[in-house]
Amino acid sequence: MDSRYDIPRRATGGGSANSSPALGAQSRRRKMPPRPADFKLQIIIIGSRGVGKTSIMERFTDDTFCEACKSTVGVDFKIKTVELRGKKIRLQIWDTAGQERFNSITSAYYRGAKGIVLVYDITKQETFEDLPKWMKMIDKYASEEAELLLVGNKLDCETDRIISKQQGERFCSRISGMRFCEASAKDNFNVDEIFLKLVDDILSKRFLHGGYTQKGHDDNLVNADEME
Ligand SMILES: Nc1nc2c(ncn2[C@@H]2O[C@H](COP(=O)(O)OP(=O)(O)OP(=O)(O)O)[C@@H](O)[C@H]2O)c(=O)[nH]1
Repeated sequence: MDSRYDIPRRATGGGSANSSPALGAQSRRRKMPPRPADFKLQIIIIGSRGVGKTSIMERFTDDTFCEACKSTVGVDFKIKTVELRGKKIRLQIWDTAGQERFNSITSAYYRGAKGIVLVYDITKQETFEDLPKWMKMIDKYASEEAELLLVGNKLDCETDRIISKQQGERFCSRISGMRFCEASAKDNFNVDEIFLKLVDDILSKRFLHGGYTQKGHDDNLVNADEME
């Protein structure tokens, strides 16, 4: 592997419609506000232009795919709540512009992220060659605690593949704590897994380091104030 890739990484009830007398109570229950989230987490998606960052986010949050979406300007975000380990987690997902001219804007969003999804396009050599540049951005701007996931997107374009799965795995193995997967936003392959795995890793780390289990209360990973 090219020495450019030797990038140092710091340590790393609903009721049925019957005439039961309980129906009134059920409909009253339905009007109750939803249980608030136990945790709030920020995840950022980075990577070169056109690799599919917006598509991955939108597939996950809205289950949609756009064949010709506009390039992101600066940053955008979407919210999705997931349940994991019996906890409700409100994810704020930041989608960043891949164009270098927005780096000064996007870099401000790295610090608060507990999870970082770094994406390349398996059909575009240059997006893979750009990875060390993105790792430098992570090292410079992100928290040392952030969980990292490398994603080779556009797996549906197997016939146009330029970057092998082994190349992705090899790059990833050089970075402490980083995980790897291939996905397709278009075919909805491995997209939920990207986010659920990342959140699970973030929560595991929290448990391991004596997060709320030892304290015995729900200690938000991110303050509500930081979310809006
Ligand atoms: N075949 C295929 N095309 C995809 C996939 N994901 C995204 N695309 C296409 O790739 C193009 C770029 O997708 P975007 O999601 O806008 O990429 P981006 O990384 O957000 O781009 P920037 O905002 O410019 O940084 C669009 O035409 C998408 O339809 C995928 O999994 N498979």
